[in-house]
Amino acid sequence: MTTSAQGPVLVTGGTGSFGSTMVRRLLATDIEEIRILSRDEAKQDKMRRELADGRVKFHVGDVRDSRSVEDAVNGVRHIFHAAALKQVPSCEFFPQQAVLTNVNGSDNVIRAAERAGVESVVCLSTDKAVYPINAMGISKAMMEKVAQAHARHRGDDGPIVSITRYGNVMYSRGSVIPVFVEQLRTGKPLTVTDPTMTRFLMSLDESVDLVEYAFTEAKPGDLFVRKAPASTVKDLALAVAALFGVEDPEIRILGTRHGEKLYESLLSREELQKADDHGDYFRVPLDARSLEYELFFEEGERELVDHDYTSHNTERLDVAGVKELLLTLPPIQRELAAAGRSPEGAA
Ligand SMILES: O=c1ccn([C@@H]2O[C@H](COP(=O)(O)OP(=O)(O)O[C@H]3O[C@H](CO)[C@@H](O)[C@H](O)[C@H]3O)[C@@H](O)[C@H]2O)c(=O)[nH]1
Repeated sequence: MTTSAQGPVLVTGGTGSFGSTMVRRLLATDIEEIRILSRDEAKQDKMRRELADGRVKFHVGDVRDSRSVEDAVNGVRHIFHAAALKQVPSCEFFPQQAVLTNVNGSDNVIRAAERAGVESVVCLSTDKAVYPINAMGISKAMMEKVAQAHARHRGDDGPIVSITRYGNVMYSRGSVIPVFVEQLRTGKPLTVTDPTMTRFLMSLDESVDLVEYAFTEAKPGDLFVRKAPASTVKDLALAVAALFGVEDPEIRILGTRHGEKLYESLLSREELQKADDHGDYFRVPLDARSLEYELFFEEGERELVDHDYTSHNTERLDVAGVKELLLTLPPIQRELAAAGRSPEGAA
């Protein structure tokens, strides 16, 4: 991470799963100050005690409230904007709340960054923003549009505003893997929505890597995704069960929940068409044209792309592959140790 030499950094939503991992990584450098803007004073207090590091300054506030954003932004050089409403079902029931936090809140953060002369803002988005069908994804898609519009208007004069999109973070709070682990621990059947549903699988560290990559590589308005493998939910359930020594688990089929898709897309085919392949990452440059389309034409031709980049067509892991991946995750290693299973035995 090269942030260290470059002055104070703000992480919005800094007490969440991503935010706190990012903060810990930044603290491992010689960074001078990290500010956290978040709503939950109890989470801040817990984190303050855990970190016990005077370089971290906590701001209680809300991205919806532009004054609290301005106070937190004043004097920082870089922003990682992770604050969001991200639960699919709750946003389905309260979509207006998703608009206030994910769309208006992001606009507040970027505007404050522009006014305060901040150098870069990395905005975190999700695969659910691609061809969105649920309120969470729609609000994140709008956040992306707001970020790109700011980048287009300000060009090289404003902060470098960029976007990262990632898929499911394995073992994140409230996600399916901890649910399966708890069901196995208590001897309950595993609840599977649709056995054929697929999801990209990414670790928390890989999501932080992606954001760091955007931070170091972005030009205004760029969008980055990290390539990732995927599995079906059924194989994920079987892999978690096998790790805990259950070879033929009882599975209860729940059916698709509110706003869920059969598969997720990290890039639409239109984005894939103009994406640059950076090895582990794709970069999609901003469409910086104005509305005077006749002023623009492309020289040379790119190969026509006829597919999206989805959890159905990316590298597919089978049960053995998912098990191997899960074994690399520290929370799974801890769960196995607590259950008295060695990683070798579980594999
Ligand atoms: O009891 C359950 C719960 C979930 N699932 C399935 O497991 C997969 C993953 O579900 P979950 O871990 O709840 O993640 P998603 O609903 O895909 O959404 C998560 O991943 C997004 C990124 O794609 C984040 O933005 C969201 O906050 C986060 O909830 C999905 O196919 C679900 O249908 C089950 O089979 N059984």
